Amino acid sequence: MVADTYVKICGLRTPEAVAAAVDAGADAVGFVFAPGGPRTVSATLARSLGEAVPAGVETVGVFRNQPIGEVIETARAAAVTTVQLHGDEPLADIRMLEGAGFRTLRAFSADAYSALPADEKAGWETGRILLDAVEPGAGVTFDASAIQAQPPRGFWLLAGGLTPANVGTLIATLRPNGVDVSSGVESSRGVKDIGLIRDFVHAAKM
Ligand SMILES: O=C(O)c1ccccc1N[C@@H]1O[C@H](COP(=O)(O)O)[C@@H](O)[C@H]1O
Repeated sequence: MVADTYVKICGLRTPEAVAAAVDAGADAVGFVFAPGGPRTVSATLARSLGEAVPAGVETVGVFRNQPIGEVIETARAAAVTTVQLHGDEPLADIRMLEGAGFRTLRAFSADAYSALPADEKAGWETGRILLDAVEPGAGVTFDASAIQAQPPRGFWLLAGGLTPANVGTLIATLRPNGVDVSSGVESSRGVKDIGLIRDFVHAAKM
């Protein structure tokens, strides 16, 4: 296993789930602001959930193809430390977010990332990236052979169909800096399971 794996638990909607993630040792908790999903929360709810999160743990707002002005306004209202862009957003949006004082994560489908020209990859790899399945938050794994052959050069997170049962093996095989999970710590879509959250963080940090 890889020591000090960064762990983000995403799609949190209750104080109990946030406390479980923090108590288990997660490095980040995620709140989904991309509209229309089972995990979508308001900035007001995220702000109140985030008040119980200690300073060393990142609070991440997740957005997908929303106008950058709206992203910044929502992230400020929610008082998150970090913005995750999970759509087709340009590098300029990452730069704007950095200028506004946020840490960032930019998500790609693993296939799309592997197909990027080297100079584009180099631009994204100056920041933190996240490699996921094509449909985010669906609990689906993907063929990671291209990533295994040519992993990103900077800090990167693995997501997509991770569970307490498979995360240890995937960390050992692909050696990401961290992992991000939503579906794999739920009892049903959008409903977090406290025991699975604990099991996932422990398995990822073993
Ligand atoms: O979880 C969502 O509903 C979501 C919606 C829009 C963009 C991203 C979303 N979640 C991200 O998906 C992965 C987790 O995937 P999985 O459910 O574990 O397979 C993670 O990066 C979330 O931030």
